[in-house]
Amino acid sequence: MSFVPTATAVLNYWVRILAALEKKINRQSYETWLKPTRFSHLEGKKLFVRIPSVDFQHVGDRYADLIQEAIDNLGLDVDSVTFTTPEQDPRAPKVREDGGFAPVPSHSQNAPRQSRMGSLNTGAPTGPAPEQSRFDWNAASQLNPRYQFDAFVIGSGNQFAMAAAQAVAERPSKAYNPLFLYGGVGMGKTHLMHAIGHDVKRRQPHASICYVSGEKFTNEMINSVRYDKMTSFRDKFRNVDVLLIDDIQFLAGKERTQEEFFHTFNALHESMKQIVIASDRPPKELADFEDRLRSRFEWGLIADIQPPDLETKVAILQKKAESEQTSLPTDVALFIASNVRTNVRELEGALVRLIAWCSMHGVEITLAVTQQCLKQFIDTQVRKITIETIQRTVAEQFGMRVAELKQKNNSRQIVVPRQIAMYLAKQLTEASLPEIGRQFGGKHHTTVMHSIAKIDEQRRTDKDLNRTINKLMETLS
Ligand SMILES: Nc1ncnc2c1ncn2[C@@H]1O[C@H](COP(=O)(O)OP(=O)(O)OP(=O)(O)O)[C@@H](O)[C@H]1O
Repeated sequence: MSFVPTATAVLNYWVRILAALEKKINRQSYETWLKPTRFSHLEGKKLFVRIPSVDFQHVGDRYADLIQEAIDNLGLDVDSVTFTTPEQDPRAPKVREDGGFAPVPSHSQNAPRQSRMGSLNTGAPTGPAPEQSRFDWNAASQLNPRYQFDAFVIGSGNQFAMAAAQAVAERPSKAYNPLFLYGGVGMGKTHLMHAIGHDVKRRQPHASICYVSGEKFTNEMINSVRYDKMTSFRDKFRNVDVLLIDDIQFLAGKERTQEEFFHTFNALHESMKQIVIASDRPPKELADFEDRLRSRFEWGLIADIQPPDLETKVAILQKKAESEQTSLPTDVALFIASNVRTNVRELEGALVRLIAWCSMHGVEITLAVTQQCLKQFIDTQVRKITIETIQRTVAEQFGMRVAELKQKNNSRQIVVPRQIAMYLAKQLTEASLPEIGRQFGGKHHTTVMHSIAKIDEQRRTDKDLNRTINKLMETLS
């Protein structure tokens, strides 16, 4: 008797392929191009995948080899993958208005596009070539349709950044220029930038929006120098209405790129075009950056994003579940939110895993199921954190050796990192005060207690210290 996969198993074909792709391609590309895709249906061995709009049709070609590799590795009985918009695919569920997929643009092409997957595909792709190449900067298609303002959950850590982003979207170049957003990994900087782009585009459909990462900007520049295309490179970046540049820290130490960006910045600023910059740290901490650039970053408004508190994490989970049309019991949301520390991306990862797992096993989402399904995920987080890891991470952050944290040296440069490391050991491990003392060169437990209390108090008033600790916690978790 031949094996007939169930609907759930089939649905998970694409989920499993995506999981494999996520490990292979950079996060930004994954989030932008692959995460918004969904399983549509299977016709024999033909897998149909739903994409939000025609702008995503190049996905099949761009990642053909990796998709093929994943299918082979997973042993799936699939010989082609076709990407379809809801409009092209009458079998796909309807577009929702509350997120999920963006409405299909009116210039939509009619035929679905088949991935050029290795030798498995016989004919040519069934759809026309995509209109946009991946180097088409001046296109709203660079924006992830899911990253909208109304999908962003506001909490105390991000309300300022959100308000600033909305003000900029309402009055580009007039509210704050540039807007400089900074915060730790997965805190929503990219989400807010894309939301600005969508909002400006909605208000001014003819506005040209350019979203680019610091890395892409650099690579484009290098290629343009190499192929003598600097004029078109400059035209591209200096003639937009809104420039959204992500991960600017990538330009650190790259003099030529910084110089080019300096001129781009000036050209845009002088012609009253909006610039939004995102970074993992504030301008003054951007090491290996020219002063003239750093100071320009401070011309407009600087807004930081702090990690979400428990309530915000629960709200984010519930909003995400809603957009997946899944109902998430509160005790489950609380369990996930309290076990995944700060990074919203990981929070989402846990939820996606839970939903996929429940659908695969055909069970309802309950607390017991969640504990079972996420056990390994959460254990790995906990297991990773030891006092040695904390010492290594703190020493690295402060540019010192681990041995120095354990020495009997009471100079300020050593005492503060040591107190921070002790504080983190208390927060992130199960170790007792005497145990922590032992691992820091035999300190008395009252010294440990005093250090922890001190940092606990200082971090409430000292914003920089608080940020350093959050950053360390993110790195560790
Ligand atoms: N407040 C929020 N509400 C809803 N979703 C959020 C929120 N904050 C972050 N997210 C989601 O978390 C994920 C990671 O966010 P994003 O990519 O914007 O982070 P980032 O700050 O740019 O991270 P990185 O520094 O790694 O580039 C995205 O899917 C985003 O939609």
